[in-house]
Amino acid sequence: MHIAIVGNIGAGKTTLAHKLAHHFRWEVFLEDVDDNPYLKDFYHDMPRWAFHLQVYFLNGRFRQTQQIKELQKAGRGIIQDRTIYEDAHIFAANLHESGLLETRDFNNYYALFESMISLVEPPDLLLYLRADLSKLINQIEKRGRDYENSISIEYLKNLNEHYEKWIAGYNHGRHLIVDVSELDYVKNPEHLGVIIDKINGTLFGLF
Ligand SMILES: Nc1ncnc2c1ncn2[C@@H]1O[C@H](COP(=O)(O)OP(=O)(O)O)[C@@H](O)[C@H]1O
Ligand SMILES: Nc1ncnc2c1ncn2[C@H]1C[C@H](O)[C@@H](COP(=O)(O)O)O1
Repeated sequence: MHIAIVGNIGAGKTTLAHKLAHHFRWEVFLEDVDDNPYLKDFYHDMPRWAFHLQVYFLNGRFRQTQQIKELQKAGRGIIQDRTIYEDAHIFAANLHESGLLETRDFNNYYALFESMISLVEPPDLLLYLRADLSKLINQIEKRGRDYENSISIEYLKNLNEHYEKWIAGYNHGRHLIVDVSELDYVKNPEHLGVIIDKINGTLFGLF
């Protein structure tokens, strides 16, 4: 079983991934953020580093999908924090549309993505954490990564719009949308229970 958690920056993916992995006793696959050699520079100068960052994320995410495939073959359960789909359909697409990633670079990147995607198996369940802008801003501040101070409301808003468009057309399998704007599964175990019930209902026909 493979559940992938998707959602905007600060939506609560990593926090939920840990909680679900603990609950189901499954393996958790996180993003490479702290060791990412481009992320800090990208936030200082997006046009300069957008292409480098996208190729870095794409490669990391692709390698992760191959590791997940192997673990699944071995019968292990997996919770994945963010997917390769989001890199291309949300982040790269948004950078291109915002004029921060040149068309020739986007086309080059997208051709690479298309070559890879045929080897990627979609998750058994894709869980989209929808969050309003105030929730995202609040949680990005709470997390306190200094280089994320420069993230603008406009950037988050554009990403949210891309997420909504993308999830409406998602056709790779089962998916669930959970609005986490009013949920606090850090402090409130009942809120976590609501999400777990929805997952059990969708995956195992329980509840
Ligand atoms: N539903 C929630 N309610 C309250 N705080 C949350 C919630 N989800 C995450 N947080 C907090 O918000 C911050 C960002 O969460 P994180 O899981 O890192 O988001 P993401 O991985 O989506 O970027 C963390 O400090 C986390 O403890
Ligand atoms: N593909 C990406 N392009 C640009 N930025 C990205 C991409 N994937 C992740 N990020 C950024 C957003 C955050 O600053 C960090 C970690 O993501 P998070 O949603 O906080 O887990 O990386």
